[in-house]
Amino acid sequence: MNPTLDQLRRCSVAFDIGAARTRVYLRNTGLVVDEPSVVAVDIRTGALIAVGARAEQMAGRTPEHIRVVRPVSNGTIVDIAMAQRMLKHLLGDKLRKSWRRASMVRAAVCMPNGSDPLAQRAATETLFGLGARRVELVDTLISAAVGCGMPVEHPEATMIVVCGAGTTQIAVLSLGSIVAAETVPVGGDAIDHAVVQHLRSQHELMLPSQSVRPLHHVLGTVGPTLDSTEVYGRDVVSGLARTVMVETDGVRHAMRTPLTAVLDAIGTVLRRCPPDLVADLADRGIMLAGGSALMPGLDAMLRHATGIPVTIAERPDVCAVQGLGAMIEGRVRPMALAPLSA
Ligand SMILES: Nc1ncnc2c1ncn2[C@@H]1O[C@H](COP(=O)(O)OP(=O)(O)OP(=O)(O)O)[C@@H](O)[C@H]1O
Repeated sequence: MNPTLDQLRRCSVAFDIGAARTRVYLRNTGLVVDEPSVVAVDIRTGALIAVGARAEQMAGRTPEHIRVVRPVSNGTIVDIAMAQRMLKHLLGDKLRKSWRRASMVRAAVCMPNGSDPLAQRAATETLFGLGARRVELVDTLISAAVGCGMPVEHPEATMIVVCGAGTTQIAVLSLGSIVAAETVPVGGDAIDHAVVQHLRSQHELMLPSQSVRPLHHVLGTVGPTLDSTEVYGRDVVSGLARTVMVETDGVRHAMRTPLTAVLDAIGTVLRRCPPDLVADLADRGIMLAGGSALMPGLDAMLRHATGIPVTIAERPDVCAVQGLGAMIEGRVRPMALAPLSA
């Protein structure tokens, strides 16, 4: 894990294979794939019916013989064969063209911080199956920090929180390395699940997945409110469509419950850092990345709970693969500490 910049410069393609989305960056081309990590399969024949956005649209709407599969869970490839088929389809002949030009086919891939050897092996095997001869594994926290344009090589602390679909990774970086990091199995999906469960138990309402996002904004409100909001769904008992008025305080409380694990992990990371670095963070703040950084109110909630300024990355959802792309293109200043020449 964590190869040198020289090793990365020999790679022609960068992957970020997440639980929610798969992103691929080709050297000298840019982002060529940004699609949901979803495959629809005909279980009678084993044939692929759809991949990416089309397969995601089918979820929850398929006849019995079609199964919608997610080959990645919590940042780990859990079905290597399916992940390979998905990537082959998403890439088409883009990879073949690029790899025909390269003498030795090398790929770089983001791995969640603290991923175990089995997860690393699964990522490597998946890319070997696509034709790679060598695979470099890079910590997502480093590539996301680079992709956000953070000055990670400076002797000052920078804190990044990457909130994805299944996990949130938190790190303080200085001099190009991770000083302290934590990963918690809570991301946007757990927050959405908490809202769905709240409406089910408190209002006997089943919420369609597209109705969760409009409720996210309540996360950022501070202090108790008497506001309520109209929510449309299906009655749990009768199965009929109905609309209910929901107190925003209850929804906010439900969303914040899984996020306490993220706040605890931020506290743990700060406690493990030397005081000088923590002092830097009071000025520089936290950089929020990952797709869930787009959740309105998450930044305000973190700012309020930690007392540290929070900035959302410019393209929070793609910054990890963009950072890895910058590394394979050699657009990154050396980060490792090299000995001074005498
Ligand atoms: N505009 C938005 N508003 C709210 N949530 C969003 C928005 N866009 C994306 N998300 C959430 O971001 C999450 C996906 O983030 P991201 O693409 O970083 O995941 P991933 O890298 O595939 O996941 P992981 O890092 O856990 O493997 C999903 O939970 C999704 O609901």
